[in-house]
Amino acid sequence: MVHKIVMVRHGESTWNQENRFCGWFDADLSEKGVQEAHAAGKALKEAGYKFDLAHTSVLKRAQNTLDVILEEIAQTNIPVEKTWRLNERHYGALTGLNKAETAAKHGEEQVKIWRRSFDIPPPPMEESHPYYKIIVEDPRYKDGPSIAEFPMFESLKLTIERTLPYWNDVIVPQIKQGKMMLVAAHGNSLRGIVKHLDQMTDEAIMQLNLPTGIPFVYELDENMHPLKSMQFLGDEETVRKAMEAVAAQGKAK
Ligand SMILES: O=C(OP(=O)(O)O)[C@H](O)COP(=O)(O)O
Repeated sequence: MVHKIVMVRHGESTWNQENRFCGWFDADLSEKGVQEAHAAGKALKEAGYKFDLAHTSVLKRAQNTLDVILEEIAQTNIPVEKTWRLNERHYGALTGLNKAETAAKHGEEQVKIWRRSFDIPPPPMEESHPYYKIIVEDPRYKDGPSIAEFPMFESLKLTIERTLPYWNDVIVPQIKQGKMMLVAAHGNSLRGIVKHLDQMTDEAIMQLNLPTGIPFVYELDENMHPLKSMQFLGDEETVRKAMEAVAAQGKAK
């Protein structure tokens, strides 16, 4: 039996627009991001997708993208499960900084390592960081992560370690029950899932930049091995340019 799952990185956020490292900061969608979410919904509608349920993070840029998509496809009444395990990777001390300014200060190579290396994390978010309290004391985290597992920084490796239990224990059993689902999440939490599904090497995943607001489909066999990987619902040229633009965010101006 062939299973299908659709994933989407949220539409552009205000902090994507300002080219700032966002991580666990709860940025809104920009106007362009809302438009991207509408376009994603229209593409899914045109392709005839019907979902049984959806998963998203506890961050509003992912949730609002999902809401707009579900409105576009007139499926607002499906169950939506929200979890911090699908949150963006925690960008530590980099949270809030402009990527181009950070590249000018520390070098583009260092910024690429912070953004895309598999296991080198950004510097930790100290208690004195302007967004520390806003994130740590946010009531949305009262049921988890616990203080002990609350991240102060995450590499992609650490992100995968907290995302995969949700993938394996919640999403995979639902896929195997034949549920059709949509996952609306983030650039790096989704890169983690993609790395896992496609068994990409630590080097190969460095080159993958996910565009905002363009849904992609996986077809999986009963062992969750991809029969078709990452089929974007968008034309190739648009997707390629959007991926290149994400990669270029780390260049010094
Ligand atoms: O919060 C972020 O990701 P998101 O916009 O997918 O939630 C990051 O700032 C993305 O940055 P990156 O592409 O430099 O890893």
